[in-house]
Amino acid sequence: MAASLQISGVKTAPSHSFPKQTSFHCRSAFSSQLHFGSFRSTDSCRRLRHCCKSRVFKVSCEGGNVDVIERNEVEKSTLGEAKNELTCVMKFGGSSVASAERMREVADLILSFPNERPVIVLSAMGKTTNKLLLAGEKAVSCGVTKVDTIEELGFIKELHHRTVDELGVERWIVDEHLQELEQLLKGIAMMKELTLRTKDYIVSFGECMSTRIFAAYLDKIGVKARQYDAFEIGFITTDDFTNADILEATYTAVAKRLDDDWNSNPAIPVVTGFLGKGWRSCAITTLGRGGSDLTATTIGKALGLREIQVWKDVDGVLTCDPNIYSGAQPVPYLTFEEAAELAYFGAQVLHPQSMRPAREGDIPVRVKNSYNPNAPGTLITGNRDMSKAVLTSIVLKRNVTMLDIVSTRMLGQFGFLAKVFSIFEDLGISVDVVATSEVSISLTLDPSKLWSRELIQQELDHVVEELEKIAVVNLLQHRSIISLIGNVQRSSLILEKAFNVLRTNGVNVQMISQGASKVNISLVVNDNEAEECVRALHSSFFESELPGLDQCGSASLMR
Ligand SMILES: Nc1ncnc2c1ncn2[C@@H]1O[C@H](COP(=O)(O)OP(=O)(O)O)[C@@H](O)[C@H]1O
Ligand SMILES: N[C@@H](CC(=O)OP(=O)(O)O)C(=O)O
Repeated sequence: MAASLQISGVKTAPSHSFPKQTSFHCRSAFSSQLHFGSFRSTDSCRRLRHCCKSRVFKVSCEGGNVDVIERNEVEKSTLGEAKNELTCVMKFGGSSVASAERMREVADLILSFPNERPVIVLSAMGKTTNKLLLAGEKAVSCGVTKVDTIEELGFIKELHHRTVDELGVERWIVDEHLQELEQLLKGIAMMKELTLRTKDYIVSFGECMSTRIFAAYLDKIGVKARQYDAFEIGFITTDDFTNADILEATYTAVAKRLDDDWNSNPAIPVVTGFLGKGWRSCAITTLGRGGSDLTATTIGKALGLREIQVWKDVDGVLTCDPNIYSGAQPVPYLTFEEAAELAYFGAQVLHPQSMRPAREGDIPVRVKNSYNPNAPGTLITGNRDMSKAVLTSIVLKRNVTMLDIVSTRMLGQFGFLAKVFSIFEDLGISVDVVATSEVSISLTLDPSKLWSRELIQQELDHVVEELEKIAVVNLLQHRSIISLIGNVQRSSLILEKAFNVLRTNGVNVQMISQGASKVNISLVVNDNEAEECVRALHSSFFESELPGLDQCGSASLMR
């Protein structure tokens, strides 16, 4: 039987026929580089579209004949059986799977979408990750014989045993992991040290257990499921333990594994969020706190799925952190750019890197509330109507260090800026917000990202020492960045309003920066006045008569 590939092309024939099982390789017509690996005639049209989208491709048929397809987008394609392929990713965070009851509700929620064949990504149950880290820290100093008395270990054992019992699945599903965890804590107690590598190993038990329990429960209620450890199915990362980056090879490896398994024996994949495998060390790595969002978007891009859903405990991305102001409202629509900026500048709701795969694959991301599935949530896409948008969200990042660096004029302006940034590069320190004049630079650093707690002061002293070779340096700690995310095309209106509020509240802004991204204005204020500022700004932008929140997106987002 011949599988056919139909392409509504601009310059080429609309239809090509290839024998089933033929392999095709996508090559860019410009660079002849292999893009996204290859696809087979038995692959779904989804995968083909993903391979070819928005590019001009040569499609070469393995075994000789070469067809050249010049087309910016493959509009319609049919390869082999395209029915019943995986459709979307559904990621559930720790709060969504915190107990047996929550797991049951999540299973019901998944089943309430009978037309979806989702890849499920899960975080560890509730606060398990924090408890695992605490247990590791306690093990360093408690002595080998006392490991079994560590309170957090007891809590984790009890939570996971209670959950399997209440769900009616077998205890052995988690017992092996719980025993291994205790052994690991004994090893830490013996060595009296907890390296970053070991921290990643410890926290991995959380996701490894939650996914095993959930997959077993789905099986028990008659939904065929298959558990996967991300580090076993191709999530290849850098070896930056506790904050690893996903490497490009991940996409093809993960797609191949999940697609192959699905095609040979369909079962809902249940994948551990947050985890990967270091490409050199081959050890378990983690993607930074909240990294399961990134796992979800990576799978979405790898498989070219229709949609990525991240299910949280709030009604979507909100106008500000609800812990600062409980009247925060859901934001109906965001662009990838706005969401990335919001996450980068501290909104805990999304992992800072998670928008990148979604943007690259142009796959919509929905942020939904697993406690309130009927709430429309937030839809994040490449573009949205910005005509009515002024401010979208206010984000607060606390405990930031600010540096005022004034040149001693030993170097010209160009040399001065270059030298300052080379010092940060050499020290491996990332800079968040920058404002410059001809002879001075003000910038903020985010210590939590790069330094272990004990090293912060030592590292900061070192930075200042280096900078003082060329400048007068003023180190200002306990500052906060308030980021105004929105339509910076209307920056004058935003600034006028914001400064009005701040002046009325007697707040002195110490630095201001408008990002080149055009979605973010950052203001630096003292830590102790920051929360009050956010509340006042929120009230002015979102609760007054004047337009604030983009009102054009109140329609229901989900079926
Ligand atoms: N702008 C914001 N919008 C929504 N939630 C926010 C925002 N800023 C902070 N949060 C916090 O983020 C939490 C959701 O993120 P997270 O804890 O990572 O969820 P999960 O563990 O379910 O993935 C919310 O409970 C809320 O307290
Ligand atoms: N369990 C990890 C990873 C994660 O993404 O969690 P959550 O989805 O609950 O934020 C953490 O706590 O960081």
